[in-house]
This record gives sequence, structure tokens and C-alpha cells, in this order.
Amino acid sequence: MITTTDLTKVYRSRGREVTALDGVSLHVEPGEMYGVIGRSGAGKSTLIRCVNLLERPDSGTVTVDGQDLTALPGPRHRAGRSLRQARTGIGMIFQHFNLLSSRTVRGNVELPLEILGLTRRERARKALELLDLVGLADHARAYPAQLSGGQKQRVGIARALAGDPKVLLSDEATSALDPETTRSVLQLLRDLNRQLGLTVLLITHEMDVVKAVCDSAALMEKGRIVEAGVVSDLLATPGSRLAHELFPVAGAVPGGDRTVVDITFHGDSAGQPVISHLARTHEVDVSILGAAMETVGGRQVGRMRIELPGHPDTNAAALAYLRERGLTVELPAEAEPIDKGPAPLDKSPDPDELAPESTR
Ligand SMILES: Nc1ncnc2c1ncn2[C@@H]1O[C@H](COP(=O)(O)OP(=O)(O)OP(=O)(O)O)[C@@H](O)[C@H]1O
Repeated sequence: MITTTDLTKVYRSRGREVTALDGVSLHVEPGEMYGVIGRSGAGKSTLIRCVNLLERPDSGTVTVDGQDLTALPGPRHRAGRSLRQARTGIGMIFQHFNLLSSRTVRGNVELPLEILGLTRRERARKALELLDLVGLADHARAYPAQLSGGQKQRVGIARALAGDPKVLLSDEATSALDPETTRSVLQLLRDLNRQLGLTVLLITHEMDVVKAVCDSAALMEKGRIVEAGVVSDLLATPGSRLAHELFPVAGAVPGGDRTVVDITFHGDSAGQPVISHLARTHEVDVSILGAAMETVGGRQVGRMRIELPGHPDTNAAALAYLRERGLTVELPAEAEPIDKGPAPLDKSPDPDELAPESTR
């Protein structure tokens, strides 16, 4: 549904060059919820803004629903008619909601419908239908200032759905919300994804967001995608940094001549008595250092950190046994942590974002 191929974007200001995108290729399947995660300054916003050409990449292509948007003409700062038309199929929601304070909730949702040329009656009907979809039908006459953050984002979502888009782009849509409100907004996005078959591309710096709703995920660093895939496949990939962050295993790694192993159970392997069988068949004492079950990407996954006496070389047969049982087996040192250190953000507010995209 969304494919970017080798996108590059370099910002130049005051004699300084910043490479925000450095050859980004991404593929989002129809109906998928896809999360792009990375630290501040990694290039996530630039990427998502290139997908609807709010930002024009220096090179590379963006295809949405089979249409190459980068091939559509448009002067540097304004979209041409064909690009504007294509954008009606792409909704976008923002971290700070970008609602017009002078308009009521219904007025905000009606704004893109006005641009689309609907009559007053059609606009009112559609806006109320959308507000009902996001659970805000009874707040139609309220003004944004009278709403909570979560309610404002629901209005933003209703507005983004006005053009019946197939794709929704979410630019840190829950970053300004408390954890409980975040959960309910994410659940709404997941429901819309399922109900409407909406493809959702979201960017976030929060691993919990990816964990809660994403089918697939990509990790971005310094303008590049360094890892990407279906979340359940990543969890089964030894050494995956995303898997390590999505579902860390607790339990201190003791020193000495010991083999510490992180095991991931998914699918059928979750129901098998693998550990007791291992202890019996290999006559080995297994200590459990930590264990947890979680729902990741909508699927139950178990992780466990165990310890066996002796060096890994002497436990080769036991490790092979675990792998044969379909478990993902990692020695903890294999996974490198994701760099979450602070990064300076040198970004001025973009006036384009102060009004919904469809008003331009
Ligand atoms: N309009 C701009 N002019 C100059 N530099 C920019 C501009 N927009 C972004 N950048 C720079 O490009 C790099 C990538 O920024 P971007 O906003 O895409 O990252 P991000 O991962 O979304 O970070 P954050 O989550 O903090 O927004 C950063 O170094 C940023 O300072």
C-alpha cells in the first residue's frame, strides 16, 4: 500500500547540511499497522512527511496505493491538483492535534469536507457520522479548548478520515497524551484499522506503542532503516534489536562458568513442557532467572531467561535441543541495545502543520 524506494532528504540552512533521510526503503502492506521507531532526530517525521509529499524528497520514490506520488507535478511549495487529489486518500494526524480553535468540533471535521465540495447537509451528515465513529457524537458543538487531549486527538482522527482515506499517517499522535489516554487512542486506531481496512503508518519514539498495536515495525537511526520486519518474525530472530527492546527479559546475568540463555516461546512452542523435558533428557539443572508472558502485535509471546551450569560450549546439545523445539534461543550478549540517548533537535515549527493538509 505504501512503498518508499531509496528516499533521501538533506536540509540545508545557514551553510549547514543535515541528512535527514539517507536511502530509506520501506514497504507497508495493505491493512497493516506499521510503526517506525527511533530516537529524536532519526528522521521519522521527515519520512512520514515525505509519504504524503508534505516534504518533497531530494531523490527516491513514494508510491501509495499504486500511484507514484513523486511523479506528480507540483511547484516547490504548493501541491499541484493531481497531488492534492491523491492526498485525499491519505489522512494524517499530528502530535499537537492541529485543530482550529475558532471552530467547533463539528466545524473542524467539516473543514476538509468543505474543500471536497460537499453541500452543507452532506457535510453535517458525514461529520456526525465520523464523530460517532470516534465516540464523540455528543461533543459536536464543543470547542477544542473544552476537550481533553484524548478527545482532541479523536477529533483529529475524525477529520483525517473525512476523505475516506485508505491510508492514515500518524506523526507521534499519542506523544502528548497520558498512558491511559494513549491506550484508548491506540485502541481506536486499531479498531479503525480492522473495521475500515485502513493502512496505518505511525511514527513514534515509544516502544510500547509498537508493542500495543503494530503488525510490523522498522527501527530508524541517522536517516536509515537499520532493521525492519513483521513483529512476530522479529521476535523469532536471534540478535534482533527491536525484539530485544519490544520484550526485554528480566533477570541479572551472573558471572562465572555458566550459560545464560534467553528463550522466546511463540506459536505452538508456548504450550510445550520444554524446560522440564530439557532438564530430564539432558540431565541438566535449569535455573529460571526471569520469565514473562506478553501480548505483542496482538499475539501471545513468552520469554524466559534461564541458566545452565557450565560454559556454552559444554551446553551445545541442550541449546540445539531448544532450537529444535522451535524456540528462539539467544545468548544475552548477542543483542545490542537501541541507542536512546538524547539528541539535539534543531527544528522550527512548520506553518504547514497549523491547518489540515486538505486546506492547502
Ligand atoms: N526543516 C528543517 N530544517 C533543517 N533541519 C531539519 C528540518 N527538519 C528536520 N531537520 C533535521 O533533520 C533531522 C531529522 O529530523 P526529524 O524531525 O525527521 O527526526 P525525528 O526522528 O522525527 O525526530 P523527533 O522525534 O524529535 O521529531 C534532524 O537532525 C533535524 O534537526
